[in-house]
Amino acid sequence: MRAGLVQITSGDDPAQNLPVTLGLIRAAAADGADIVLTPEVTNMVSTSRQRQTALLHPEDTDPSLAAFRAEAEALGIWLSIGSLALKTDDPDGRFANRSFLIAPDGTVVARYDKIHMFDVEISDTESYRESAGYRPGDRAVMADTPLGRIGLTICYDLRFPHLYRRLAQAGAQIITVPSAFSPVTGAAHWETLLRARAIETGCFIFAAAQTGQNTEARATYGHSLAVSPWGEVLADGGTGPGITMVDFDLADVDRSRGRIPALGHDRPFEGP
Ligand SMILES: O=C(O)CNC(=O)[C@H](CS)NC(=O)CCC(=O)C(=O)O
Repeated sequence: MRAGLVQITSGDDPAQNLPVTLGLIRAAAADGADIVLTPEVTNMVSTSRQRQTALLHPEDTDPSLAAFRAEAEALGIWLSIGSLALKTDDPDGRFANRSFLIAPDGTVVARYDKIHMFDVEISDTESYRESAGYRPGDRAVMADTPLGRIGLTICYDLRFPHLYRRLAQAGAQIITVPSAFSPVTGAAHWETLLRARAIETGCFIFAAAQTGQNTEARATYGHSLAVSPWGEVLADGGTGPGITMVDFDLADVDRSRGRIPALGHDRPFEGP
């Protein structure tokens, strides 16, 4: 099985981001990908609520989602659209940060709203308040596909290991972590956290990432990563835009869990 990770620098104009993303999806398909994965907020990276309100759509009329569904069907591949920013019926006007798994016939087989919101102050000059603009989800999602059972997560979710354990114990063999990581925390934590989640769960981890200077106010870390269930980095997308291909064998999931069966060794305990 072959996966293609799409690494892009989405800006604040969805109409410009779409053709760039489609071009890389086609390149990965031409290179034999069975599944192509894109980063968090593939359609639009923006820090302006006003601009998002002007340019974003609800799921049922979103032109990016329609184009990705048509492209999956035209190419006959699986598509993991890491996430799209979408309008919702939220009374406070917050958007959804929603991941989609699209089958080769163009149908959406799974959708997941990011649960954990990135509300942090990294330094005096760098802070994020994702929950002001986005409405968090409240359910974990896994999909059974011919490529394996795929658990869906997004970016900051990566720091909540119980979500990953739950997905793995529910049968996930692959977990997606589409991201738009900050450059500072990316350098400090990205690879370590992804490898830890892979080792803890015995799952393949596929993490397509935003990279570079997305807008004047926002930059991202890049380094799209594919990690084996044993914790090896199989592929690293570096810092430029492009595709990173990785071949994987689902049998490695059982091989890894056979060597370290920790996933089945949970025990109840008390305190603190
Ligand atoms: O803002 C948007 O449009 C979409 N959301 C994001 O890009 C989010 C919130 S700012 N980014 C992250 O979760 C990065 C997490 C991270 O960097 C870490 O955990 O260290």
